[in-house]
Amino acid sequence: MKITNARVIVCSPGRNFVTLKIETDEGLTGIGDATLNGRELSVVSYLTDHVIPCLIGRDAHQIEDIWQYLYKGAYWRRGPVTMSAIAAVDTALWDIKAKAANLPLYQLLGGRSRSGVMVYGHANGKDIAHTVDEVLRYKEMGYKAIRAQSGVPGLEAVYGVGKGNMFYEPADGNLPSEHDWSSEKYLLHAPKLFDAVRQAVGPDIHLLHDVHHRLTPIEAGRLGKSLEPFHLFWMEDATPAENQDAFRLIRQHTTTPLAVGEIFNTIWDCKDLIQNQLIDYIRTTIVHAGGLTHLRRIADFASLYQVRTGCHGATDLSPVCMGTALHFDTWVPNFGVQEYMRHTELTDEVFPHSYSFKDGYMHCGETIGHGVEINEELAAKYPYQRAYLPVNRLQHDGTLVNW
Ligand SMILES: O=C(O)C(=O)C[C@H](O)[C@H](O)CO
Ligand SMILES: [Mg+2]
Repeated sequence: MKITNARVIVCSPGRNFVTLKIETDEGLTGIGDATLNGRELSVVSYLTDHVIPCLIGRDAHQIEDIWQYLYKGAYWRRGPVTMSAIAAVDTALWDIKAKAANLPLYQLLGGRSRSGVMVYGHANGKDIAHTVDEVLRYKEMGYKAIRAQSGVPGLEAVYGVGKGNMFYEPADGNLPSEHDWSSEKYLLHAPKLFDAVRQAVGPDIHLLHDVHHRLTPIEAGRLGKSLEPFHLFWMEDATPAENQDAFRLIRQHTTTPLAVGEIFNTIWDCKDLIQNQLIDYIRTTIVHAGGLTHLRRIADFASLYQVRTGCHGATDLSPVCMGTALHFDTWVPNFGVQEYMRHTELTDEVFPHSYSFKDGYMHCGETIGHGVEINEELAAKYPYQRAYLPVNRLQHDGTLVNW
């Protein structure tokens, strides 16, 4: 089955999405997500100018060889732009292979390992009381795992605090907006938040929290220790992970489980973290970590060390990524949890899909392929709009720090 054509579709039904569509001489088509939030057009160019010309005429069934060709053949390896482009090709080819086999994608991976995929939702509040209300609302909706984030007294804008109720969307502005930060204020506030949330929600709900790369290792150790009484499912991105060894210091101070990896692109970014058992959950997902082919490799490696998966699932990952991740989650033996931020109704209309949510679990559906399509006519009505993620500055002197 030969690849005859491939093209990139960019649309912005409320936020930007980049989608690759691959066509074959047998009439089968597949799509893959290539969205890199705030840097979307770089992946569009990488695909259009450099990858697509190499795809035409290749056998669509040779997924592994095409992956190696794009990874090793470029000479310049790794990085979010390269790996998102490879992921889009890989996802579209798995979609095509599953369609050719007339099977839902998870069947090609080895079949079902669980009846449903436990997901965590986002409870965001402007203060503790508001966050507690939101956590209870998510519990009411059936969620078994809930991430709690709240505004911090004395800070103007904090990661995770939504503008609307269901849809947190940090990317905005024609230029990056600026947030302010104080680790001292945050470290005093976070234990109070989880004390209130745990008391309100009871012992059975899994609670999660995202630190969003903001603390030093020793501060992260302090936070993890102070959250131990509230037995979190995980503390995410407690410190930036370029220096993988930094997590050793956190581990020495706390038994709060650690999750990291949404900004990782390859197994090399998490190899030391995994083999030294410095983390408990690996958050890489389809679009930013080289597609299903590479994610599977990371998950298999992680399984040797009892590290479980917890795929990134923010709204900047398109429904194509979410649908494919749910097939992966349905199969992967060392599954932990899947993040699930709902897309808007308009996004769901542009990307009709077979996955669904019920009682805290997601189901990838039995549609052949990965089960997500794109309505190109509707997508064309929402052209690209430049948007940026915010930047973050220390409140007391304006020093630029991690957002
Ligand atoms: O969902 C999460 O855990 C995030 O940290 C979301 C990120 O801020 C978002 O994907 C950035 O594009
Ligand atoms: Mg995160």
